[in-house]
Amino acid sequence: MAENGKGTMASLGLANGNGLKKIQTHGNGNGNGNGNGGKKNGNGICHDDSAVPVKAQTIDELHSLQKKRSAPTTPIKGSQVGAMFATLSEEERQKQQLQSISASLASLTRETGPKVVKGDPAKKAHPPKHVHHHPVTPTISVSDSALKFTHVLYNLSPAELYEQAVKYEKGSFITSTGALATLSGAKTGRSPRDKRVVKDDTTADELWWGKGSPNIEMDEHTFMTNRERAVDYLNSLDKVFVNDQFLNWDPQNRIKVRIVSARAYHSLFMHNMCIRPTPEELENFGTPDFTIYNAGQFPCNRYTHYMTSSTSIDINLARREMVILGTQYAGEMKKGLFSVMHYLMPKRQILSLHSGCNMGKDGDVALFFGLSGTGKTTLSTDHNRYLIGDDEHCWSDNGVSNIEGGCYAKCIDLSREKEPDIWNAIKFGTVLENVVFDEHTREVDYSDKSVTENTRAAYPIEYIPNAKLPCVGPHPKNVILLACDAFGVLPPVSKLNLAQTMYHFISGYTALVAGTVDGIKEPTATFSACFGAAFIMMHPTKYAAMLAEKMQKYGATGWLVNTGWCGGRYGVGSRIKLQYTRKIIDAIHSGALLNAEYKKTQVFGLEIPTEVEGVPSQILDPVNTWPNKDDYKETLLKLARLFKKNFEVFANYKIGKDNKLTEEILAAGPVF
Ligand SMILES: Nc1ncnc2c1ncn2[C@@H]1O[C@H](COP(=O)(O)OP(=O)(O)OP(=O)(O)O)[C@@H](O)[C@H]1O
Ligand SMILES: O=C([O-])CC(=O)C(=O)O
Ligand SMILES: [Ca+2]
Ligand SMILES: [Mn+2]
Repeated sequence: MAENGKGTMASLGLANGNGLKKIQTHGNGNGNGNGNGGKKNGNGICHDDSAVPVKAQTIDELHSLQKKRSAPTTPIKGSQVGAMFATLSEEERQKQQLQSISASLASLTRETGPKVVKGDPAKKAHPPKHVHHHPVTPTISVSDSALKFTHVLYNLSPAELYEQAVKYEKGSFITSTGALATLSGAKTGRSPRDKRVVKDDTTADELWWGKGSPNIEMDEHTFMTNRERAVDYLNSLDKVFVNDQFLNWDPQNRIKVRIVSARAYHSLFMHNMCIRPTPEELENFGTPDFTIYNAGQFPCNRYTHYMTSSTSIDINLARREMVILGTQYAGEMKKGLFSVMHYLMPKRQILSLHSGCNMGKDGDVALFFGLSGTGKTTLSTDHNRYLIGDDEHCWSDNGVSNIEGGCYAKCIDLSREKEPDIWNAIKFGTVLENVVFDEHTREVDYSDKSVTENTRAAYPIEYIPNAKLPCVGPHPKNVILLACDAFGVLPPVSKLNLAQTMYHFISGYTALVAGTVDGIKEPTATFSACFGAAFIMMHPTKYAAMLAEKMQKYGATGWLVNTGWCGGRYGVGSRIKLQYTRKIIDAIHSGALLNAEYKKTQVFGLEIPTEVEGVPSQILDPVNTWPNKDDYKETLLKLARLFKKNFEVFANYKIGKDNKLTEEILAAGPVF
């Protein structure tokens, strides 16, 4: 690739190393951009451009010369699918597409759906070419909403979405590196307490309900009430954005998703985060498998049954629909779809994982589990390895596949030096959420938390130079569990046996400290089963059993890596240097740690190496770094008690069919 790139540069006369174009002294006038704006002929004499007049009589004609028609509206030629659809005219295809979108947007209770028409309502010069009336004939009385048009902006390109955002959405700006800075509104993170799942005869049995479960029930009727509310809101707008895209790079298990939203920000976010269809795939998209209605800023009605706030994120698995009311935080769409995958995939014996994933030059794959902020994105984005994905994966009999087409990196305190690949991915096309920038230079200040600490960048995975495309890989060799332990008692790295891996996977521990200005706060432990309890749909032991089976079958090794505090607890020590964590991860990948010398820790019984290349040995056992050993022991026991207490609810469950493993897992926790 690189060779080709150079060849092309040379043939274009771009050969000088700094990428600047050489001034041509010969040739017949391919002289655009040669500095003086003029054009040289063979004699090197400059002529004025006006010698070749533009073929336009009016400004409008001139503008029309600027643009040519492109995919996805171009008819397919040559391909097999093309042959099948060859009888369909372009017009017919457009009509079918609109029919499908109109059906998505139809009210299910009123007399008729909206008239949908393609294109930007701002361009009113010509009457709409394709108008689609919803097929139901009005019977009783026609409401005003049925008389208006809803313009559909269908799978717009990033450039088109930038224009929409900058023109119509407050808080949208282009940053100095070309990213689109946006505001997500009042919500700058997900609202897990406002998530609802429809409980019907099927899901009542299949899903995990009750204490500890993320699934808070709602009934079908309430879902329909909220759906109607979202659809009515969307139809009341001049225009809506529609994205038709895919999830899961495994071609056999690809899911078609449609996202209907009110903001260009949402459309660009999903463009980046889901898998982008080729023009051919889009032509033949057909009916989506799952649809999101994102009404964003429009709230739910708090008088509606089951609603406890004006925000509601509702999933209906039977209808294959999700409704979002009262939050504009785009991560709800990403993680809502992830929840859906946590239902659909295990039904096909495929394990869905809240993990990052990368692959070495020799094809060795590593998974990185961990709760938010523990380092999945940071550590899977590794310049020496191929990135398969940073957050959501599937593990099937064929190996691993990324669910998404993009990455969602935390940006707080982002530095070019420590995370160069993420830094460089923040360019044209990337959505930057809730960052603060200089009003004149538009340079982003990544240390500024004025809007939120959860600042984020969403970019297509190919913005990372060594992304593995397609995003699939063989069976994992290493399973790395990340915990950010603000108590500072877990070792920076330990090797786990299978039972310990399962124990820590089911526990899903991390401890973070809420940002505070006034002094030191106690860290709070978070336990989130499967390192993502907010997104799983079935009981944690179901996923755990699948993970154990796969790790056993393919001989993967488990590791626990503490990316949190070192040298004492929060307020005394500091977060372990990213540089050291990277060295630890390198030693796991290379196999060096597998054969290192180990000793066992007290209480948690973790195997810790005595040496890791590039890491000061004394930090490998946290007891060394605490000046007061009693303090250390006390804190260690405190954490151990929290683990024990959290695990109580799982003590009565069997992991898969293996009684022996279940017992081993129960015994793999802290002993004190
Ligand atoms: N030793 C370390 N290891 C990993 N990350 C570190 C370390 N020290 C500091 N960090 C910072 O911690 C953050 C880790 O966030 P990251 O985006 O990787 O989380 P994540 O696990 O992907 O979470 P989410 O699921 O919310 O996307 C980054 O901002 C990174 O710079
Ligand atoms: O979903 C989000 O907002 C961010 C994320 O990746 C997580 O919390 O795991
Ligand atoms: Ca991440
Ligand atoms: Mn995540």
